[in-house]
Amino acid sequence: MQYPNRWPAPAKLNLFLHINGRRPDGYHELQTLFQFIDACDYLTFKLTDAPNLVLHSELNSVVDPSDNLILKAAKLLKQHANYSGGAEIFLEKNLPMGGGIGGGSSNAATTLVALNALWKTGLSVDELAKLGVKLGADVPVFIRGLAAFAEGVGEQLTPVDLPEKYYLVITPEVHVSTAKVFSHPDLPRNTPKLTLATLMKNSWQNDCQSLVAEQHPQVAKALDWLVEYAPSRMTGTGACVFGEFEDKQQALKVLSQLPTDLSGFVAQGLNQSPLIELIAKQN
Ligand SMILES: C[C@](O)(CO)[C@H](O)COP(=O)(O)OP(=O)(O)OC[C@H]1O[C@@H](n2ccc(N)nc2=O)[C@H](O)[C@@H]1O
Ligand SMILES: Nc1ncnc2c1ncn2[C@@H]1O[C@H](COP(=O)(O)OP(=O)(O)OP(=O)(O)O)[C@@H](O)[C@H]1O
Repeated sequence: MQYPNRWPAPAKLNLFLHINGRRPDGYHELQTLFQFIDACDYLTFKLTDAPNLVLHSELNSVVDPSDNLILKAAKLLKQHANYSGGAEIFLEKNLPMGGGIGGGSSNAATTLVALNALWKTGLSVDELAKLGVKLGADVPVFIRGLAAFAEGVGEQLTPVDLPEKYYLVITPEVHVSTAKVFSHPDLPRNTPKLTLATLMKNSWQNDCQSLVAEQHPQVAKALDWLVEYAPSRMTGTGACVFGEFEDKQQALKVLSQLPTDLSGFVAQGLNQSPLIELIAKQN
């Protein structure tokens, strides 16, 4: 089978994020709507007979390679499948980190999907998703590659077909810790669970947004500015915020008016991730 050289790891947006409660293990019950966007990191894999797993990335100076979700994912698959060889992995990092657009989780998912194909370890998508959730609550949706309504801690996924709108994503230069947001005493945790049909009709909100905007003035500033142009919210636990547009030109026009102390990009919503499209083409 002819696999590509570069494997995409797309970002996601949480179009809404409701927190319904806290479990005894500290994790939160939530309801959220995931859609991918066509902004991606890219990974390249070189297979080796030697068992070592090596990551080449500018990120190595910021994140210790042993903490990098890419190497954690590769190690997990290698151990699970009892694979004898190794890999050199090259990462092109384009996505902002700690922004709530899931770059790390997506990198982990792409590593699992790509190495499972290249190493011919033969795990099913269900098995890969089960491995992936050990690395993070957001990893399974990237492995399955379909826009989805998520429940539980984010791992119970129902695929959904959504309008593939354009988003202006603002990337405030702050790193928000997901663990800190979820452990904050003032985080609202009591949004009632609703059916998907009801949620689709209601207006969409992010239950982490007020807390994160209070703590990070740049997030508040980005939201205050963007909401004048389009329906806007935060994604995940922040710091990125996004405005929805029907029309790409309109989104680009607003981007061109962004105050100089803010930065961002325009991307299109995708119901199927570029990673899964690529796998489907091979089969
Ligand atoms: C907020 C979201 O981004 C929405 O997509 C995700 O639920 C977070 O997913 P993630 O980054 O893959 O999260 P993980 O790496 O599993 O967890 C990071 C931290 O967030 C908290 N966490 C995460 C998911 C969840 N349902 N409840 C939680 O309380 C936990 O304290 C955990 O220590
Ligand atoms: N390959 C990776 N890419 C980015 N971050 C990584 C990676 N591996 C480990 N990390 C760690 O994970 C942290 C969060 O990264 P990430 O970019 O996934 O945040 P996020 O977009 O807020 O994620 P989420 O929406 O899933 O909470 C980083 O600050 C970094 O320390």
